[in-house]
Amino acid sequence: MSSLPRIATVVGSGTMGPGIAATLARAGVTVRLYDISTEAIERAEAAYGVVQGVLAAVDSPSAPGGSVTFGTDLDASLEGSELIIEAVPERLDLKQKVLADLEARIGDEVIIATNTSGIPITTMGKSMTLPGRLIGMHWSNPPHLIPMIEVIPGEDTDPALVEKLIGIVKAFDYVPVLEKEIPGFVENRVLYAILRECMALLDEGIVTPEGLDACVKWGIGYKLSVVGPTRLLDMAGLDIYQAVSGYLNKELDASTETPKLILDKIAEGKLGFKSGAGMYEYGPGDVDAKRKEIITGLIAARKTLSSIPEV
Ligand SMILES: NC(=O)c1ccc[n+]([C@@H]2O[C@H](COP(=O)([O-])OP(=O)(O)OC[C@H]3O[C@@H](n4cnc5c(N)ncnc54)[C@H](O)[C@@H]3O)[C@@H](O)[C@H]2O)c1
Ligand SMILES: Cc1ncc(CO)c(C(=O)O)c1O
Repeated sequence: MSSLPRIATVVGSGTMGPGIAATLARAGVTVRLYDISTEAIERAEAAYGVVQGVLAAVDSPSAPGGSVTFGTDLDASLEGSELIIEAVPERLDLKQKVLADLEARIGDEVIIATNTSGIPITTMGKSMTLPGRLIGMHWSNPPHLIPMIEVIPGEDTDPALVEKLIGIVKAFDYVPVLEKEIPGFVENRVLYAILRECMALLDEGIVTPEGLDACVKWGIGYKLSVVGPTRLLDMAGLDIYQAVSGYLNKELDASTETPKLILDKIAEGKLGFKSGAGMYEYGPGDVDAKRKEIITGLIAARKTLSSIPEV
């Protein structure tokens, strides 16, 4: 029997919701995508069409029977649902309110998974009557293309739920990574360690943004997409790591605040693709073109990476 739920509800249809919903639907799940905002639901319906095309392009396994419906009626969206995935904005107060509200509307057997990027699950569960049913399920963006999900139990999470969620993730052909609870979880801790050093290098004028992107993409990203950091150490030699880390670790940026470079950009209204300028400037049509290039690149890279052995 499949470990997948028959019906699932995704709460929050912003950047992440449509891709999450589409991935589950393609595996055969009946998915209800809910948002508090009508505009968000309209955008999500348009995004879903694009995401379906991407899933077909990566030849993601397709099971019959799945579907996504869109709505702003919460009770209708929760009807019969066995798994709820919370994907509302990353604010503890909002998430706690949403979780308490969801719980008041569902049966005790329903699982709630949160897509938080790093808020501790135990803290989020403090607003709940049954925190044992809450578990972290951190998808990576874009969720329909990155086939890895961090699974994070909180202190109160029912241990049986951990195995159940791992089974669900495997059933739609994603790689589950079980982690102990820690702020930021593993993926974002590693990413933010990289980004902190990158921002310091830019701030100090050591390299241009174009140079930084080329260096990290080819020197680090390309290699790490084939061999993970642990095996990379075996490839490089632990003695080499000892020699380099001995003089380099103390030189690395250790600041604890958001870099001034970023704060200055934000003060100018430069937020990235969403505002038409960010680390780079974009002319008319450039953002759409870049988005397309990124998706095309991710599709090609995923196909290639899926066809080579795990090393
Ligand atoms: N964007 C990313 O790259 C990314 C990656 C991994 C995890 N996440 C996490 O996923 C979650 C969602 O992120 P996002 O980028 O999709 O956010 P988003 O802001 O794009 O979308 C959130 C959606 O939630 C809706 N919403 C707000 N209050 C709601 C409520 N009470 N009930 C239902 N819907 C409500 C909003 O209208 C919006 O459409 C966050 O916890 C975020 O940290 C984001
Ligand atoms: C910079 C950055 N911050 C947070 C997230 C979401 O967890 C991501 C992402 O791509 O998933 C990101 O790039």
